[in-house]
Amino acid sequence: MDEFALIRQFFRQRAGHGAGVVLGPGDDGAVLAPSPGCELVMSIDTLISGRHFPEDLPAADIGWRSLAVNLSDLAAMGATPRWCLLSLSLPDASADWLEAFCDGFYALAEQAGIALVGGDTVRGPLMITVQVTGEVPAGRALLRSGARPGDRICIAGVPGEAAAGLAQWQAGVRDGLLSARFCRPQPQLALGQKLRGVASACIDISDGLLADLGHVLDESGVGAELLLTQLPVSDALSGWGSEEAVLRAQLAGGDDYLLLFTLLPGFNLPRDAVQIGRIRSETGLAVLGRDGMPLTALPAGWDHFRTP
Ligand SMILES: Nc1ncnc2c1ncn2[C@@H]1O[C@H](COP(=O)(O)OP(=O)(O)OP(=O)(O)O)[C@@H](O)[C@H]1O
Ligand SMILES: Cc1ncc(C[n+]2csc(CCOP(=O)(O)O)c2C)c(N)n1
Ligand SMILES: [Mg+2]
Repeated sequence: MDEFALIRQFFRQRAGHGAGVVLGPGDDGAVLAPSPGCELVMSIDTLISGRHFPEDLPAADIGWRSLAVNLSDLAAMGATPRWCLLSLSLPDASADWLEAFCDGFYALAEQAGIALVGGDTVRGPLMITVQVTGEVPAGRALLRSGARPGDRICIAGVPGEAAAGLAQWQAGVRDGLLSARFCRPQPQLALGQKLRGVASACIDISDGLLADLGHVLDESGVGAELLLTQLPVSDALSGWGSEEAVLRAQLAGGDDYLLLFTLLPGFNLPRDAVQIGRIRSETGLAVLGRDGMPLTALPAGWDHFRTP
């Protein structure tokens, strides 16, 4: 299949429809009509085979994941997904691989109501970049910088399950809840939109709970106290590894794509959310163990350029 047949078959016929799409794939650029009274939220993420997902991950999961991690950034901003661009670097033009990739990608795109409006396709090592655009009512985006002393720190979901799922995958266990958490992250879009005007700050967990909470604290100029006893855990996660491995996955595993947010005073916790700590004015992050004493060594999150 040549480059233009590939684009026609997989990306022109199936893409491009949706609200505000004046012109989709096929020209030098897409033409889009933003909704009146809204601001645009844009984000981009690259996924590299072997670095962001195992080389033997099925193409349908790669398609889902590439969009999911991007939608999660829109969720963290409280945005409604609208349009996306897809840049694909492929080692070869396998119709079977592309069919499966598109199944995963378009399944989530339909679920989230986002239209693919353009992209780029080149030959090279397997690498996928997705750029997403969403909308928020003007001035209502959720930021990392709004956390204030006394705010409750909350999460809805079990951090660590995705990292445990990846470890299981790499050990050859490829079914079950943990593996699904890694292969098919569910961006918390509805929660993000519900948090507008309710959360003082929000971020999605990609690098690890502590690392991403650290970004909120830095941007807000505050500190925090986390209570280990309040951290959500599931039977699947606690049955997966030693207590130490589970704790490391919960605090620093990454790949969770769960929203971590701080609640404004006076608001109830959203359904399914739990409080795991509190913002304080004293800078730094204290993680209190079962005995109420701060842990002395905290695991670091994902860093592409950390030197060992
Ligand atoms: N090359 C770059 N040029 C401009 N801005 C960048 C660049 N790389 C990162 N940034 C910005 O730095 C901030 C943090 O980027 P990062 O990729 O760590 O995002 P994240 O949401 O924390 O994590 P994830 O990529 O997993 O979603 C974002 O606002 C991003 O737009
Ligand atoms: C094969 C494989 N090995 C390790 C990991 C873990 N990992 C890679 S990048 C990243 C942070 C988010 O990426 P970014 O900051 O680029 O958005 C994490 C937690 C993985 N997902 N797949
Ligand atoms: Mg993010």
